[in-house]
Amino acid sequence: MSAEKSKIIYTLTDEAPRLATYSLLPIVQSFTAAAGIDVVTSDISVAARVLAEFPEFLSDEQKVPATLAELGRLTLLPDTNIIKLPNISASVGQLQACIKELQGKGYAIPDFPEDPKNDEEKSIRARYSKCTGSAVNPVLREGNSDRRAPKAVKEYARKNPHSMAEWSQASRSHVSHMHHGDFYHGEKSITLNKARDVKMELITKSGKTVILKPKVSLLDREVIDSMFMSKKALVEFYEKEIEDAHKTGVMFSLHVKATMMKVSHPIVFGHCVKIFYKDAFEKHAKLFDELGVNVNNGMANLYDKITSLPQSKQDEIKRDLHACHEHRPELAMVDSAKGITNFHSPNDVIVDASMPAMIRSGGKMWGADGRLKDVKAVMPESTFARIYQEIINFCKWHGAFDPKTMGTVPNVGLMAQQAEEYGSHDKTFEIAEDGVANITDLATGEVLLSQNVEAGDIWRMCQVKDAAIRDWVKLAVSRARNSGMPVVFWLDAYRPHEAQLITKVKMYLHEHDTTGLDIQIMSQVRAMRYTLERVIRGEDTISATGNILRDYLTDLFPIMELGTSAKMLSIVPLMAGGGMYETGAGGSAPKHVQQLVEENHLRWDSLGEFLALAVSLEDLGIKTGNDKAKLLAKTLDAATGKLLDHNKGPSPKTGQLDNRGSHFYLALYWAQALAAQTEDAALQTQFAPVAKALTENEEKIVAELNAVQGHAVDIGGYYLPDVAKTDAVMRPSATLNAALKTVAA
Ligand SMILES: NC(=O)C1=CN([C@@H]2O[C@H](COP(=O)(O)OP(=O)(O)OC[C@H]3O[C@@H](n4cnc5c(N)ncnc54)[C@H](OP(=O)(O)O)[C@@H]3O)[C@@H](O)[C@H]2O)C=CC1
Ligand SMILES: O=C(O)CCC(=O)C(=O)O
Ligand SMILES: [Mg+2]
Repeated sequence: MSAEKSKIIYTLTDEAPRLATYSLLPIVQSFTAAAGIDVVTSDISVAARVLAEFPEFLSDEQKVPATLAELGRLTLLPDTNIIKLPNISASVGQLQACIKELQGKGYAIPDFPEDPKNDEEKSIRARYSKCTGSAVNPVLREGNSDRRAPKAVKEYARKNPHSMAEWSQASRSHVSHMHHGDFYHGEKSITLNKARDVKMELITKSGKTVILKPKVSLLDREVIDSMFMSKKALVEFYEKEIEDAHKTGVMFSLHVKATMMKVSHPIVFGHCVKIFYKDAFEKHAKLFDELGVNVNNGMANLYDKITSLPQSKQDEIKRDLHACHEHRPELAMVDSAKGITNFHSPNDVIVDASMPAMIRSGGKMWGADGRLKDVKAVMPESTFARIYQEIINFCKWHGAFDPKTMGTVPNVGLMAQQAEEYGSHDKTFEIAEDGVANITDLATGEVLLSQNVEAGDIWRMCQVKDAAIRDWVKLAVSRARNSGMPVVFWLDAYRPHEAQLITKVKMYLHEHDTTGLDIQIMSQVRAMRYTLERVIRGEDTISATGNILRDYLTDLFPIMELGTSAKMLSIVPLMAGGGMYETGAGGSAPKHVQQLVEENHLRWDSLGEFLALAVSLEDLGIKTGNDKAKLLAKTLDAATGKLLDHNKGPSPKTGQLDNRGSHFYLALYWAQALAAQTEDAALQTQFAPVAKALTENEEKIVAELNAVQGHAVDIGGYYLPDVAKTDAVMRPSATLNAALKTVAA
């Protein structure tokens, strides 16, 4: 590939990162052009994905290309270089809001059929389902995951420690999970001895055969699992835990991942809401049924549905719901000022972010009175819930972690090719009738895995490909070698799936020279304890984990160490040879959008984007022999370091430096570094004028950027903001905009 044709794909996503992109991308594009690199965009926002799904409803001018599918295809090519920002994994409620906004803007897309009545509605719903939940990441993640805090970032956190609330040994906070009947307890797992096509079928007690999934093509040596969550056991568990919280006077909170686990977790969430408000749900069962109330989408759905009823009936329902609170525990709040509880929407409390936030707050969450309180954190699936109990135990005993001295815990995660639970959505089913759930070889009729299930149980099949496991082990070894840190594989020999992985890990470790490396395998609970004992002694430990723990740990440790996972470097070396550079490990920060719209202050920290861009440029430089790209990467890293040293990250407070101001400083320091270097005279000449203009106008630019704050602004939409309006809001400094144009061609 010639230097002229070099391309980096920068994704356009949603919410805060999308807004930040309006300000950052013009800076990036003007700098990278100097090295012959085109930074092109790819819109994978919810709105773009919805529009791409329904071209026949749109005029020619309104049609948009299927960018996500195209990007997915590119991940399979060796030259691909993608910078992927976090995007919304939409709940049904968010999808409906997005549809409404698009319809209001003249896009005649169909309504979302909540309760599809005919084939056409069923097909529309199925198409919309492709846009809900975690629809983007699994398509793009054709590689395993390497997430870590770069040295400069860790040093910054040590020098500028974020606040950590104290832990008391008397804290009553704890984790509650199921002890039987959940996915962990009945799991079965095998490694295939040849490639096979299988089907997933239910043989009902009444003798019917229901094909749930007609065909899944499996590769030789692939690991597959069959597991189910018993509805009966789940409901009993909720009854017991709600009662326990009420009796012992501790606040109740539910932590699931309804975004990523888009089929199973909304169901798990819905059962909890129905048990909590059991009396009201029993009394109004028929009416709720007629109205199509579905609290798998949260209490917001119920409140929305009852608005069609006469006022007196609405009041009666609300009274009955309130009455339930008398014999129920206090509920943790998402927004106590607005009265929004943990049950409002299934994606308000997302376990990977919510549990670290709780642990950072000394094991507390917000109560209805706006106070922080101890809490029973309910996570029905026991498979990974135990790691949180272990860290809570540790904090009760040792106190809060100290960001000034604690070690770091990078992660190497098994993620490629839709590994494990995070790739199971199309193979997850709510069972309609009691029976036997089989995974059966299509050619031979041989039943590979079989489970006895009952109506209401959630049954799923997970897969992980041998090539993905082999690549994961290789990545762990190379990270151990390059960092000098020990690696712990968090694998539980008592769990059938992980027992299969242990065999493979041991086998693939033999393919590498591991002399002098410290590589161990431990169950999750032991691994957590071992890692934490090292963490408090300032020692570093790489966690090598499966896909869910990759997600959980890469929020948990960064939030303890750095105050946020936004400051992580997140690399996905694509198995086909390309690279995807994710930014941070956190979400799309809906609260930040609210602050921008109300006060014109964006507190999103784009550090993750800066870090990702530097590795993306470096990789491109190496692969295409483009020395200018390498120099851009080196100077960008220097600029990021300087930005941290000078504390030019965004402040959360309106009126102070925000995301836009932080981008200005990046541009200033980057231009100065390029103008000062002597490796490439042409680049030096090109950047001298912009470095001068930015340096001379520092005060003026910062004043222009801060002066606009404090008032509400209109960006013309939430899911599809107006480009011109948002551009004006996000680029308010005429002096900065003019200076950027001085990068000589
Ligand atoms: N890779 C991806 O595409 C990911 C997408 N998501 C999606 O994002 C949405 C929201 O997820 P949720 O888990 O609630 O997380 P949030 O986006 O709400 O993040 C949690 C909190 O972390 C802080 N934070 C995260 N990133 C930054 C940043 N760059 N700069 C400053 N602060 C930051 C903010 O704290 P504060 O409010 O105190 O400033 C924020 O409220 C969901 O739709 C989820 O699916 C989630 C994770 C990864
Ligand atoms: O895709 C998603 O919904 C979120 C992914 C996530 O949380 C992560 O990868 O850390
Ligand atoms: Mg996550």
